[in-house]
Amino acid sequence: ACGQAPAQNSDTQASSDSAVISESSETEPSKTETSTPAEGEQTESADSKTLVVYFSWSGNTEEMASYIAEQTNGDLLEIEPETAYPADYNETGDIAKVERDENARPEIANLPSSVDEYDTILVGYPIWWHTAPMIIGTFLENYDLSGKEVYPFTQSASMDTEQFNQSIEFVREVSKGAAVHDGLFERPSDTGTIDTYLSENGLIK
Ligand SMILES: Cc1cc2nc3c(=O)[nH]c(=O)nc-3n(C[C@H](O)[C@H](O)[C@H](O)COP(=O)(O)O)c2cc1C
Repeated sequence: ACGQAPAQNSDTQASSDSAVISESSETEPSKTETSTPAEGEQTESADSKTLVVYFSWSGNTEEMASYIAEQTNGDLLEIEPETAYPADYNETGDIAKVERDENARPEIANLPSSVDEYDTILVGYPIWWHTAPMIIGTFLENYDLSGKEVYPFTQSASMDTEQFNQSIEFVREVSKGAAVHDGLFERPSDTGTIDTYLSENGLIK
């Protein structure tokens, strides 16, 4: 049952009124840091590796992802769209709305050939049009995620819980075989809550 545009469609959002981009930085060419695992140690089950993969248009999810990657000692990967979204908010809004309505899967420029080495995947995104950006579907659907633990994290302008829940449903639909855990919905600056979430889920290294 690969979805449909989300059931609840109050399309009054983004482009015009609300949906304020919170203050933070412009998208800067992002650092895709990769932490190097300690050499030697790669006994099959011993080291469970963590991937922190995210998409961010205006930098808020990026801030959260960087923090989470530090705390979890995870490898950090930014999803880069094949076709970059415009710098203009309304233009991006229009494109994103069509993508959501069509349940599109926008192409990714830097899709890893495999995520086999990771047991745990934290996936971060902003809420776009009441759900996750469709490019998150492109990433997650590209792999067989059997046996993997997926932890979504997100934030938005409104911090509306229904939109968050809808995004989690989307992540569940596109994560084939994975256990998708309850996600984290928090502002990037609230590191206390982020820490609590990570430690409650045994993700802090
Ligand atoms: C295309 C687009 C659609 C958005 N739709 C929503 C929305 O439905 N609900 C909401 O609360 N915020 C919405 N926002 C605001 C973003 O969720 C918010 O600015 C978020 O902090 C952006 O994260 P980022 O900096 O990682 O891109 C939207 C923003 C954009 C660009």
